[in-house]
Amino acid sequence: MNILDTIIAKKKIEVAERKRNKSISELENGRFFRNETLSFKEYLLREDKTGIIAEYKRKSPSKGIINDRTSVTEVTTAYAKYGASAISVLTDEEFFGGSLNDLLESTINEVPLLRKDFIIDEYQLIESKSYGAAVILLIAACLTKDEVKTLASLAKNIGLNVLLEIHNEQELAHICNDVDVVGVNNRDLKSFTVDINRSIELSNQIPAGKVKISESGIDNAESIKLLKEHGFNGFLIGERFMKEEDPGAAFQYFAHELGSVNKMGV
Ligand SMILES: O=P(O)(O)OC[C@@H](O)[C@@H](O)c1c[nH]c2ccccc12
Repeated sequence: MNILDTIIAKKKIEVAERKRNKSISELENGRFFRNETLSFKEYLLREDKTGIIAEYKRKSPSKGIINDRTSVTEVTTAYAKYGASAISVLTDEEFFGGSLNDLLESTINEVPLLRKDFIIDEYQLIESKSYGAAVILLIAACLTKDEVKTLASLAKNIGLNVLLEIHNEQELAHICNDVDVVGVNNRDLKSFTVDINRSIELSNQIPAGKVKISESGIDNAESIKLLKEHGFNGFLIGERFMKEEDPGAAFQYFAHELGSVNKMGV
């Protein structure tokens, strides 16, 4: 069993337990369930933002503990303040040290919130909306084409934006109408190898009309410049900021550097 199989096996048990603890109607009465959602696409394309989807991630199966000493509110507030186009919050507890409470605490920010988890069940969509997410992630590597279609359609019905993550050519077939944004994960979730060229290789094969983002292993402004040249509008970055003592300050510095690199190109 690879790590992705292990996570999914565990997730099935977790979702069954959550269903027992909180009913769908309780979730539908949640604070954010009927709120209007910010448009992920629109925020990614905004000129006054950096294009960065800044991630709050305490630990991961590939890196172990990255940073478990920060406040989610402080870090995400700095991300939003210094130009993040969106904020990604890991909510998986066991493997990434996150929680739905982290998502709730991030809702003070006026940017789309991505609930980063392993979604396998409709229940998790309702939960995401109820806890303030604007965007949910569907990972092609752990869902069939039909599952992506069904989950994406249900997500859109309750006003969520859909990000579909792919990693290879075969997974391009999972892209469907209800997917708003396609993300290429540069990290292989089964082996943990990271290669930014993954994004570049797949970029032309993603249907026109879908906003493209590149995910994982991005740690410098030059890579972002290169990815932009290949048509990417968003850049999902976690570890580069979280590994620093003050991830918010690291983001601020990075955004500043990105501004200089962009100007040099003109
Ligand atoms: O920390 P990095 O290398 O900058 O990567 C961030 C993000 O792309 C990564 O956390 C991620 C991408 N897809 C995922 C799916 C599940 C969990 C985590 C992820």
